[in-house]
Amino acid sequence: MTSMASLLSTYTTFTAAAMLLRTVLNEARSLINQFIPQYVQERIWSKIGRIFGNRHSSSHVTLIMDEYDNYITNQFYEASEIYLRAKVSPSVTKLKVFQAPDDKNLSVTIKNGEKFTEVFQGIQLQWESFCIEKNRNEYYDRGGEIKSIELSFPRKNMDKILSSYLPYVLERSKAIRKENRVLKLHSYNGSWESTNLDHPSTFETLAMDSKLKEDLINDLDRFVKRSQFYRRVGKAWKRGYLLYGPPGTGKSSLIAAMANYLKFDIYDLELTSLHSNYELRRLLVSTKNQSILVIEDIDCSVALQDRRSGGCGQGNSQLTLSGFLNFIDGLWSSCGNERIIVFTTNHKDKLDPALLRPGRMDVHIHMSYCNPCGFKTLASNYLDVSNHKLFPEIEKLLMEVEVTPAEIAEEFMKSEDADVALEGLVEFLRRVKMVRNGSDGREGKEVYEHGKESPEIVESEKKISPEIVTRNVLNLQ
Ligand SMILES: Nc1ncnc2c1ncn2[C@@H]1O[C@H](COP(=O)(O)OP(=O)(O)OP(=O)(O)O)[C@@H](O)[C@H]1O
Ligand SMILES: [Mg+2]
Repeated sequence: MTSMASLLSTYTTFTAAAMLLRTVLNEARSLINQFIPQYVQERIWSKIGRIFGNRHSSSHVTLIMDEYDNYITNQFYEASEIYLRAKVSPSVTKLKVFQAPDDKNLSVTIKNGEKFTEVFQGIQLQWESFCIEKNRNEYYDRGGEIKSIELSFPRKNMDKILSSYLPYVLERSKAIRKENRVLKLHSYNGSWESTNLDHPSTFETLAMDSKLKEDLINDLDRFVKRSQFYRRVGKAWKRGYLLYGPPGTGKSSLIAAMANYLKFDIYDLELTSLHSNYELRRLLVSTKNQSILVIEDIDCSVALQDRRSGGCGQGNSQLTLSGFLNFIDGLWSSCGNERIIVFTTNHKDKLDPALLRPGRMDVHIHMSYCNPCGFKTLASNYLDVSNHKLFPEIEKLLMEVEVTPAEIAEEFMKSEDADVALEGLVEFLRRVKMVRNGSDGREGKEVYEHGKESPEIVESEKKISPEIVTRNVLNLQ
């Protein structure tokens, strides 16, 4: 009969042998990884797996995701890496922590050689990351590291992994990437120049009619979800917004809020800096998906309008309104996805009808003077008050005079003390009301600055912009 001691010693010998074998296998693996192409490796491992019954056995399948394949980035490697970054399981003992200079968030991911297990719909899965140091002039001449990630699971679950799990990993990684994305502001100056978009405006901080805000958010949500819809109906996946209203009502702030909400980059384009349709085509084609193309003060793109009406006669190379509009409707929009284009103007009535015709801009948003609802948003943001004894009076005054959110914000900046700031605002509103009531004889005229240097008075059925009126009053003093 076998004694306990001999059983133990047999077991110990067996364990030591198994450990030795594992070490040899690991060494062999690292050598193989260095010198043998991936597809050959797979065959070797499947053979070894069959012999030793490890996770490479025929009952399991391992999917190998290399970072590059012939210098082409493997998007699934990237997706898996991002997915794993968000995963920390009890089975992991070492984690890698990283924070890029621009990044707000820490990234924590499994370290090279670590395994991560998870269960998906009852299927046990194992992820493992590898990184092999390479010297230049070896098999690959890239030098540096070769990274890959492997995913192993029971062979019988192959269909489910391919049809459900991998798409799930892709979806998750897309969402994570979006959450952590550092937004860029690209400005055109012969070529696109980028800086980080660090604009604090969000839909929460934006003073805007609450129903309009809600409708706009729903519109954006619907837009980003509808890739299949756009494909089905044969429409380019893009959406155009025209924001119009007096200066200081939050048009630019709204664009920043949209970008922050969607996590889209902004491309800020000054049309007057362009010289030809060709240049326009080139710069538009070089913009990325999931972005907002912004053209501010479209009515001030005088050059564009002059050229259109004046017919400068330099053929297709000249930048024309029709060239521009063709781009919006045509080539550019069909080769990109998830594009938003925003025009802003202070004077909707001055826009070329071609820009306004139905179907050109999908949504027209009027950014208007501050109403009581917008005022409350600003009071809450700037002063952290949601109610105050002066609120009724201020709300009443706001129904009588037109002031921009920018002006109210400016008043609120004057004091951190809510009482003082709100009293200051009451004073300001009374002053504007007095001026509006005709003491300077300008009632019924709209006074706008068109361009910064040449103030211009435009007869219009609209009311006086109090911002300018106030400035005039101050100037007179
Ligand atoms: N609706 C708003 N909600 C919150 N803040 C606002 C709003 N409108 C204006 N502001 C404040 O006023 C400043 C100027 O506003 P903004 O640049 O967005 O106005 P605009 O409509 O783009 O003006 P312009 O027509 O001159 O370009 C903003 O930085 C912000 O502080
Ligand atoms: Mg603006």
